[in-house]
Amino acid sequence: MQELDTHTFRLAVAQFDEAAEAMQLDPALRQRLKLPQRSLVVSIPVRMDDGRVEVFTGYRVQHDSSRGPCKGGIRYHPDVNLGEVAALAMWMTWKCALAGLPYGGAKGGVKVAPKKLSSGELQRLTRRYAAEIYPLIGPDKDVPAPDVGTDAQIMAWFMDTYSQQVGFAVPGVVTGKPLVLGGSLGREEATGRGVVYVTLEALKHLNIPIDRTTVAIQGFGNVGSHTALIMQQHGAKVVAVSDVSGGIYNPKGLDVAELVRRYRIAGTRLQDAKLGDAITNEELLQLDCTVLVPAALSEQITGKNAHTLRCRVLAEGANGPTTLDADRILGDNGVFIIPDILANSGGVIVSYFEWVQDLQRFFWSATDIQSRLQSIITSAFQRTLHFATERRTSMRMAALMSGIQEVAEAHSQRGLYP
Ligand SMILES: NC(=O)C1=CN([C@@H]2O[C@H](COP(=O)(O)OP(=O)(O)OC[C@H]3O[C@@H](n4cnc5c(N)ncnc54)[C@H](O)[C@@H]3O)[C@@H](O)[C@H]2O)C=CC1
Ligand SMILES: O=C(O)CCC(=O)C(=O)O
Repeated sequence: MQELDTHTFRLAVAQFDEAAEAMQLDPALRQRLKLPQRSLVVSIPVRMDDGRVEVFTGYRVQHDSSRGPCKGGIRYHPDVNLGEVAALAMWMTWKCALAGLPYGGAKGGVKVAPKKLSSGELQRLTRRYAAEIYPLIGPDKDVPAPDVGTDAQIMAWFMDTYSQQVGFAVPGVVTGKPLVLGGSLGREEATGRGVVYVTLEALKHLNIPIDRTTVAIQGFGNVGSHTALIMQQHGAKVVAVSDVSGGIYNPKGLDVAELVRRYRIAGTRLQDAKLGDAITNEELLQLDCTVLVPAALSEQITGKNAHTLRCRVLAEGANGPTTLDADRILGDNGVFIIPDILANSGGVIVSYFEWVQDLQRFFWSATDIQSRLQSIITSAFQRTLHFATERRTSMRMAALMSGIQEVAEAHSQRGLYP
């Protein structure tokens, strides 16, 4: 399929191929899992505030549903395309399987710059997108959630549109909703919290004390800002953060809570917050630090810049931030990689908790959620580390092979190719 042939999709397939080859995966299953199970492309006409109608393109891709309903976020970004959404959907399949969640993988997206739209335009766009992908979604079929450029408000509009179609409130159709609509305590910060839990495990494994740990974070949205806050709460020193327009650096440690107040709440630019010196995103990646957390877009660490990284641990908050040639360079340089499908799985793990709570109409405490998240993600980390050590492979290949093995087993038990 030519439309799928983008660099992000090629990265996801190349990772899959390397893992499938090492596992000697059944050739028919290998062919099947290289492509999505279903892809829907939709046109989204939106009445803009100036009276014009603009037509946006949206996608929902389901990569594999052998283990349960599909699950995965919705991205609003001007570079969204079918190949990227398909790659993200494939990574969701392995991520859910690795964490042992009863889900398949999916992802959605709309090619749009959300910050350029008014709140009314964003609501109309979201409602029309939800209506167009309605045939694919539902609590037993496919359950979206937030990703880049989307948030709890967008999930609320999405849930409302779906509920209007069926005639009653269906909280379980999306996760990452506001609490009042059946959202879960702890979902907002779950991905960042999960990044911190697996990083703590990696530091323990490497014998690095948390109070001697410095952290640099690329991306200061949902994942990046919560990772920064929770890292600091655990005693690490966060020395640099960035967003699309650049970053700030303070070797003594940033006051993250104050930064969040000025940046996320008051809307001050990072560089204008006066809490550190301005640096570029490229400089941030090259900082001498214990832990580097890419928490923005994919393919930020490539064959071109991997040799300049000076971190000891790379904790991938973003999906697909590292290319395969970069992986090899980082491996040779002794960087311990916590791969995306493990490092950022805290989001979908707490989304799973939200869905379960919605289906049961019974809600859990924040303490329950944190301890269950920590238990699931820590055990996934330890299993991956054990697999990597035993099979003498990288953490990325260990995570992929474990996830793919679960999916292969589901296909085999279901007898999908009689
Ligand atoms: N939100 C979630 O629960 C989950 C998100 N992820 C992944 O984490 C990453 C970030 O997602 P969110 O924080 O939700 O998105 P977000 O939209 O809240 O934040 C994205 C951040 O990245 C920054 N950014 C964008 N382009 C950049 C660039 N070229 N260089 C540096 N910074 C850049 C933006 O300015 C913003 O600070 C994505 O890769 C996403 O797929 C993964 C698992 C769950
Ligand atoms: O919370 C979810 O269901 C999915 C989050 C997501 O899109 C991701 O893990 O990349």
